[in-house]
Amino acid sequence: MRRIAILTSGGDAPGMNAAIHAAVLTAKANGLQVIGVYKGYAGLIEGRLAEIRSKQVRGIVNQGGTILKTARCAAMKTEEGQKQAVKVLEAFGVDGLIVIGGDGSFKGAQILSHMGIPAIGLPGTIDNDLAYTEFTIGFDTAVNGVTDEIAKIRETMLSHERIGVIEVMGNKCGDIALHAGVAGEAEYILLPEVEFDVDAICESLQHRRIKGNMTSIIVISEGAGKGEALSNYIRAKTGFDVKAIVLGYVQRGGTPSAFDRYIATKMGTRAVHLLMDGVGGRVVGIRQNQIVDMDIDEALSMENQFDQQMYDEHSVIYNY
Ligand SMILES: Nc1ncnc2c1ncn2[C@@H]1O[C@H](COP(=O)(O)OP(=O)(O)OP(=O)(O)O)[C@@H](O)[C@H]1O
Ligand SMILES: O=P(O)(O)OC[C@H]1O[C@](O)(CO)[C@@H](O)[C@@H]1O
Ligand SMILES: [Mg+2]
Repeated sequence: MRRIAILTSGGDAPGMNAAIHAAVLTAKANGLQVIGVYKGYAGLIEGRLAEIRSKQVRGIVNQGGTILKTARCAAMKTEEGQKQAVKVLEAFGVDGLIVIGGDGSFKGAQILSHMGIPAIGLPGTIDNDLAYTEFTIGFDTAVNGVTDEIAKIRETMLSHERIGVIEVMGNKCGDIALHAGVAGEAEYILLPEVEFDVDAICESLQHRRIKGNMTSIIVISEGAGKGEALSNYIRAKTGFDVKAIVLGYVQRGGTPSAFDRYIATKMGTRAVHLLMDGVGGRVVGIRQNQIVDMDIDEALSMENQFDQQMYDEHSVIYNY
């Protein structure tokens, strides 16, 4: 192993830079050359590769986003694009590749591994939708950000006696909604993992009003439906003043939490050690507070679990 490459792919996630920082400096400390691939698989296919120098990664641990840029790249899903990606890696003499991204990015890494490129996946996504790891890099920061936004929105909703419907990200995974909803004392949390009855929620809102609770916060995960549509339905059914808020990209940007920086650093270091040991086709994660690595095929075949117990306990407390 002489030369490794690193890319970030899919939605950016706070902490990606900390993973890049750790991987680059660990590789350099062990005498490896490091190539940065700019703009994910799109940049890989187009040959946007350049050596990363240590000074480029100093001071980036506290920065959100990714210094390597990122992309969603349709060409990587085609055989032609995948062959071109391998060609570029071979032309640049890359002996191992670190892919920092989410479930989609990992599928690209899996294919490259099967095509003979030793690839290691690091879970960089705010969605927390990878089953093999308890936490993905960026999730903690996103949850903290959403929790803060819920508190701000509650203040104005309370002042106006309104119902706030807050739509959050997560793709098909409700983890951001569940964690931030619980932390932010949202009265209702709607997730793609659990069916819900909107009419029952309207009744429950009416009941809360009778008891004097004029304001409620509903957190809805994007995978469970659109905040605007839900808001319109509740307004029409109850006559209450309901406002929809789509939090959007504020959830992806921002200073990474210390937790995200810490796990990203440990994961970035593990990725380099795996490649130095001649190991590819694996993903790195965290389970029971330990950094673990696992076969990429096995990891991607696992079904994502969600915290049903927490959801049930929350719905009992708030009675919906
Ligand atoms: N089946 C696949 N085969 C090859 N490459 C894929 C596949 N699925 C996704 N990719 C590549 O990975 C990129 C990122 O995937 P995706 O858009 O799903 O984001 P992600 O990595 O899951 O991150 P996030 O969900 O946090 O935005 C895709 O644009 C594509 O280039
Ligand atoms: O608009 P974009 O950049 O494609 O990203 C949207 C998607 O990416 C994610 O934010 C994850 O990065 C999902 O939660 C969301 O569905
Ligand atoms: Mg994804």
